[in-house]
Amino acid sequence: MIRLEGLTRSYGRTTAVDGVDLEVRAGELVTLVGPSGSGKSTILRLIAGLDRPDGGRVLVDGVDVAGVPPHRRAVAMVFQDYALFPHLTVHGNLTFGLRVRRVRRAEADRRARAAADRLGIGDLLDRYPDQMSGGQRQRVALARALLRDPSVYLLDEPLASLDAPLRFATRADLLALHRELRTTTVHVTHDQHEAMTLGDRVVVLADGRVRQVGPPQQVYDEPADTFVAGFLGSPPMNLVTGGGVLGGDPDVTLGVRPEDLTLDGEGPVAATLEAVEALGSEAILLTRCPDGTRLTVRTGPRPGVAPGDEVRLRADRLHRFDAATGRRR
Ligand SMILES: Nc1ncnc2c1ncn2[C@@H]1O[C@H](COP(=O)(O)OP(=O)(O)OP(=O)(O)O)[C@@H](O)[C@H]1O
Repeated sequence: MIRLEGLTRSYGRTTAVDGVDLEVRAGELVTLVGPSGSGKSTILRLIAGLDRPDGGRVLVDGVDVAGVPPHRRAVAMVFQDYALFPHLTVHGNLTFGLRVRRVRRAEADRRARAAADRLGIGDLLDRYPDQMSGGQRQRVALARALLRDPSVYLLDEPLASLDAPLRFATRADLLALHRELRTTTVHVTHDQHEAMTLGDRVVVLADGRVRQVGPPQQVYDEPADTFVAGFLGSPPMNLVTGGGVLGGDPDVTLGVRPEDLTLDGEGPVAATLEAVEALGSEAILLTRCPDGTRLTVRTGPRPGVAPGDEVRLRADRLHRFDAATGRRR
């Protein structure tokens, strides 16, 4: 459906996108995730045609779209900041594009109402953007994208400005919408929960390059390198290089996820408990080993230990990386 081949874009001395190859299949929802500045938005803009690559190609349905202007690309982009017309009501915002495309008034009204109902904003059609909450505005922006009936959705952090409960609810709505419509979607986020829960596959980016592509659980279970290992997962994976407390050889970096470390009186790793973060449903233990290595442990709630306690730990699942290159072994 969408194929990126050696896609490259620089701004001055910054290489925002650096030789990205990626295939998004028809009907798939792919999340692009990575730290700030890793090139996520630039990739979306290049697909949408809002920016031009310095090198490489964007193919949609096998056709190079280099010469195709944004409004002819059959893509609908939704931005974090909604980009609604402030002087138009919800109804006006929803029907504007349809009217431009010469859809008749009654038909435009009908479609706008249907899209608004689907996103739960059917009773807000007469409101102006400044009379609505961020979540409501975001739904208007999504409804407007829906009305374009595109072959591809490009979503740039559409949930970033929502508070946590609303983000959770809207994420579920997005997922339901995608299940129903099966429109090919590229969803940019720096929120790893969003990336993990929404994506059929996740693409992890750093410095304009693809570090790993795969189904979320696979990327989590088998990170391709220490960057991905540290980026996906909260708290991040513990990484110990060169035969430290986790054992192993000097040329290996060993990793263990906090949930794979267990308090065990017989465990081989001795540590001092420095802090306990009780999060209600779970607890995070911050420990320090005699050699100074810090290990983060995830346990159930009420772990029954307190700061200052000497504990022993067992590592149940180790990841091995090359100490020099960081690549998974
Ligand atoms: N129009 C521009 N002019 C100059 N530099 C730019 C421009 N657009 C992006 N960049 C630079 O390119 C790099 C990638 O930016 P991009 O916005 O794609 O990253 P991102 O991963 O989407 O980041 P964020 O999560 O912060 O939105 C950054 O270093 C950014 O400063």
